[in-house]
Amino acid sequence: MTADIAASIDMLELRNAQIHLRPASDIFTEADGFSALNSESADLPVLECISAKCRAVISLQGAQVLAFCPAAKQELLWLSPLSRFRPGDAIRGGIPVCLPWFGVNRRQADLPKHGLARTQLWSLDDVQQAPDDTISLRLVFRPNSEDLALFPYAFLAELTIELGTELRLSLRLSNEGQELMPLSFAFHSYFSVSDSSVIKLEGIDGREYLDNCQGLSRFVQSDSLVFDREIDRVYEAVGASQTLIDSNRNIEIDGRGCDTVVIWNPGAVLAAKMDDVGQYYCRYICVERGMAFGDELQLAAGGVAEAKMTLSSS
Ligand SMILES: O=P(O)(O)OC[C@H]1O[C@H](O)[C@H](O)[C@@H](O)[C@@H]1O
Repeated sequence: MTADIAASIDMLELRNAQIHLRPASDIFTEADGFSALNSESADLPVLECISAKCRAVISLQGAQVLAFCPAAKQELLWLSPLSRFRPGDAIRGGIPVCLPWFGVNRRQADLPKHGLARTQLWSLDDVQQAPDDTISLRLVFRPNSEDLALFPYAFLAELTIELGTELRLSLRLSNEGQELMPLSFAFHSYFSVSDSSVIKLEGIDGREYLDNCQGLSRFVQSDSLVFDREIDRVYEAVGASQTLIDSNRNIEIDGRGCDTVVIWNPGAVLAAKMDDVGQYYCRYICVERGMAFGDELQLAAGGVAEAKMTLSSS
């Protein structure tokens, strides 16, 4: 299929599957517990994909997966009931894709947090269906002239989202300019949990981390992590996989080319000051995978960085 499919389809019929282009507020309604904020504000276009393997919702703003539920299983991702679906506002939940930098820009702190791509529209330029009925959507983003005024590096971001019984994100970032390009990024996943205070996380024990609640000082993860207050930690050069252990299921987060692990939950005190989190802070844990801090890349002219993350539950 060819470029900008989203602009030309309301509905795409595939084998045992359908993809609908819909306004976010048609899907995340007050009846489903989403706040009235949605209907007051301008809306965002989302793709709802329903197949025999899963249901997923993807926002074209930010190429952000907002929901992913494998057939006969529970939803993996958390989307805040207080989310705003206003063009240009970050959506709280799902999997924001942070690039071409993660968090606060380390060279220029007044640049937008988490990069340029999460609050802008991406183009859907390909839809494929594999023989096993897994659906792949490819979305692309290139900085516009305003972006280039902030970050003067021409690049192309291509995100392939594979929707099967697992969710796989493959990100390819190409430096299309002539200069060495500083690059950090992350898949900033928000996982739906029964209660953050009962969650265990495997795969980071014994690791060194930077504590973002203590000026990025270095510590070693000696005990199990307990989510009983604000947690904001960066583990560099970890890679491999982590497992979120909830009372009734495990979520497996596997990644390649995304070696940094960031763990974040605001806790009650900070959440109370965040108008799109509030009392719901205990319903999610962020386990983010990317290349940031000590894993930041310097991409040569014409160079390419690739990262894959696969999420599954059992
Ligand atoms: O509020 P946001 O810009 O979406 O950022 C949400 C969070 O993202 C990451 O996890 C950072 O480590 C946190 O410091 C930050 O608070």
